[in-house]
Amino acid sequence: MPQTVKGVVAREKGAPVELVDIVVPDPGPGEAVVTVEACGVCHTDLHYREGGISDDFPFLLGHEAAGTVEAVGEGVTEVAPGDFVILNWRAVCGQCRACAKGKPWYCFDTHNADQKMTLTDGTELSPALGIGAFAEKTLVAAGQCTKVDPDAEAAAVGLLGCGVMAGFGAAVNTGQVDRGDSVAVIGCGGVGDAAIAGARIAGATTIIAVDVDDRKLEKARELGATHTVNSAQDDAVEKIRELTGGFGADVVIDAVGRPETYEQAFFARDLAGTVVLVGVPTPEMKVPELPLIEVFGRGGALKSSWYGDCLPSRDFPMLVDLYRQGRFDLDAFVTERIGLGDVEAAFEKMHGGDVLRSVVMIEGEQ
Ligand SMILES: NC(=O)c1ccc[n+]([C@@H]2O[C@H](COP(=O)([O-])OP(=O)(O)OC[C@H]3O[C@@H](n4cnc5c(N)ncnc54)[C@H](O)[C@@H]3O)[C@@H](O)[C@H]2O)c1
Ligand SMILES: [Zn+2]
Ligand SMILES: [Zn+2]
Repeated sequence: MPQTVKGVVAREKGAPVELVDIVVPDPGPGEAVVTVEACGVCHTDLHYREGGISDDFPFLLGHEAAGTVEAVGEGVTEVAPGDFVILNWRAVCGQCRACAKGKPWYCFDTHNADQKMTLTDGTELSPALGIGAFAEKTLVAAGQCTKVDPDAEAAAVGLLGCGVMAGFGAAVNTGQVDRGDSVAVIGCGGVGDAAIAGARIAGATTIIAVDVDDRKLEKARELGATHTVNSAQDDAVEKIRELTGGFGADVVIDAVGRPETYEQAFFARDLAGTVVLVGVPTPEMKVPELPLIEVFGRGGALKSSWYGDCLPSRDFPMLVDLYRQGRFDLDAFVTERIGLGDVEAAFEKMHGGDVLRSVVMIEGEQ
């Protein structure tokens, strides 16, 4: 029987989100219905509501979530009812050119649930990033669920489903930060701070946090930054060079995604160093005019990182273990716990830089 539950919907571009009744179908073949326990509020949800990602309104928002599998459809082997899971953006196919090359995070044939969740009048909903978890229950492809330790705190580990994984993976998977490396991270929001934590866990000894907001720099220290630079006051490139013996950092991560931060990252890296772009630029932004001789002369690598080059089945349980062992302070990312009715207020706080993450705790009649 399809179930009617509460969900947070963006009906039209720029309009405040609404908490409404939505209809969640029974899981079909390859699908799972998940009872959501916690879901972080990410910048991308705000992008959706502003029409910056697609025009497929109405959207069911929310995509950094953990919960319990309630029911699975025919042929599902990945998870079973009762499993505690973290949701990821897309199930990979395992067969395409990228999957065959051992890089499934670039899979060409990812999928989400085939059936649609709807409003009570039958209007189909577009779930944010294929998830839609600001809701008491959601329908996903079973391959989007990764089973993890059920004792882990849902509010914290749900964050692994997007921003924290993206930042951690940008440092560890894409940037390949190594023991003794120097690392600079430009932009210390949820993504940048996770990159800082990743760099620390990978053994970097100099970790420079760069931001324009002192509150963010303070928080970055808690997560492992050894030095901070306020780039509204000081020249970030000069400071990073100064702090790395005049050379620049082995790995520089741009977690803002603007031409000026990319340029800083480019010039702040050491010879043979790596630049990782993880902040998402807008379509009209251009690469700054970087002298080609510098690209050649500095060697190294200019990379971008999508979802932290993660493989959820490998990375989510590993990160939950690090969290449970007290080696990765995921709780530090949770600024506040809120209800399903508070998402709009959380967007405002995010905009003002007041929170790292607000996390919606879902209590419904479960
Ligand atoms: N690549 C991916 O897979 C992926 C996944 C999730 C998010 N993202 C992107 O990562 C970026 C960061 O996301 P977030 O959730 O951490 O955002 P956020 O808003 O929480 O943090 C951004 C931080 O950058 C700082 N900042 C802004 N302009 C700056 C500048 N010129 N120089 C230095 N610091 C500056 C802000 O003060 C803030 O602390 C966004 O572009 C987001 O879309 C990418
Ligand atoms: Zn594939
Ligand atoms: Zn996100």
